[in-house]
Amino acid sequence: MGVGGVTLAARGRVLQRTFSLYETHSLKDMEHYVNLVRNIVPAPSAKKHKGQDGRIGVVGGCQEYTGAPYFAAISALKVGADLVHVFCAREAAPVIKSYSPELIVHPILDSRDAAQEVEKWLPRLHSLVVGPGLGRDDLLLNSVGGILEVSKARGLPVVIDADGLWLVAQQPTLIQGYQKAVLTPNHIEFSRLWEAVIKGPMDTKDDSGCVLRLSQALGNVTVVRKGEQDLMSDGQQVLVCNQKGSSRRCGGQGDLLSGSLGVMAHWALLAGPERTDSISPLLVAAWGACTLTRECNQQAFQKHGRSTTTSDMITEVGAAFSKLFET
Ligand SMILES: NC(=O)C1=CN([C@@H]2O[C@H](COP(=O)(O)OP(=O)(O)OC[C@H]3O[C@@H](n4cnc5c(N)ncnc54)[C@H](O)[C@@H]3O)[C@@H](O)[C@H]2O)[C@@H](O)CC1
Ligand SMILES: Nc1ncnc2c1ncn2[C@@H]1O[C@H](COP(=O)(O)OP(=O)(O)OP(=O)(O)O)[C@@H](O)[C@H]1O
Ligand SMILES: [Mg+2]
Repeated sequence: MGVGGVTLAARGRVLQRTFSLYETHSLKDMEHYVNLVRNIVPAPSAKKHKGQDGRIGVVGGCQEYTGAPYFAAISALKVGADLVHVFCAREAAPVIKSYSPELIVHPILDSRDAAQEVEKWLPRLHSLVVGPGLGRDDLLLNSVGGILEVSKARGLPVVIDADGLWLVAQQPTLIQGYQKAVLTPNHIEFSRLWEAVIKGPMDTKDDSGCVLRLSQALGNVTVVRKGEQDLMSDGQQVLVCNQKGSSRRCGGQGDLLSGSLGVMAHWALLAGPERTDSISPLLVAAWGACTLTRECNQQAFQKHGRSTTTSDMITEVGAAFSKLFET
């Protein structure tokens, strides 16, 4: 059983508490977090107009990777966003469009003025998911650096995943201190960020403490460390998600998570801290997206076993969301 050191900031004092990770995930905690997620989900209403429940942008998609931005974008829609835009490289656009008529696809990421092109759309967007299937071409990464700068200037929430994390590991200053950013590293991506930011050895016996420390070093940027259990921190608290998933680890599950988080981050910030008890809204959103992704994985695995793919998981989003979060 792993043991994690977790710091809680309370009334200006910082308290150090050490406990078993599994203890943090008692049924009572879980019920509490589920209720907090329910609190941020917008209520259905006949009075709403298109776009009100979320207009999300996904920045990613290049010659090699067209699946990842599609998975992220369609997941955001299926969780409940009204409109999703994908900003991708020219060659990726017809492919992504052909997967889905519901996505709005802009083939602009490899143009010279990509950051300005995306900036034109930012006033219409509620959050950005940056990185799924972006690739590591310098021209694209440079443009994405510019997109992050203009997004920060507008105070837009940004979920950064995959090759967006590669960029952040090269230039941590891009998101340093930006508290509307959420990073969603897998095992390797977390190590890369750790090397870039902490530059020292990682305590492999204290996964929870490492997430907390990385978040603090980045200036309280929310970090979601994916793995056998997902650990997430805003530099003050660490939440654990060990919702049952399955043993199936097909590629693309992280894209479902980042796309879902894109819309839930918007909902959480809109709801505000008074709806999420003493927990930061972005942590509640992160816990919700992790729980949903793992529930989709479990449901899909029950039907498809070892042939489960991310597309099968996406088919489960509606049922999984209702089971977990609909009142
Ligand atoms: N269908 C698609 O288009 C997909 C594209 N993808 C994209 O592929 C690009 C590269 O993503 P990668 O995730 O491969 O990143 P990296 O190229 O940094 O590779 C990470 C490597 O770490 C390995 N890894 C992951 N978890 C591990 C663990 N717990 N222990 C040991 N090794 C572990 C993975 O097998 C992977 O090869 C990104 O743009 C990503 O979005 C992926 O999202 C998967 C689906
Ligand atoms: N060992 C595991 N057991 C259960 N769930 C896991 C395990 N590893 C990862 N997951 C879940 O799978 C989801 C994606 O995490 P993963 O580490 O596969 O991301 P990724 O490598 O970025 O995926 P992608 O292939 O989309 O890039 C997360 O919700 C995480 O909770
Ligand atoms: Mg990934």
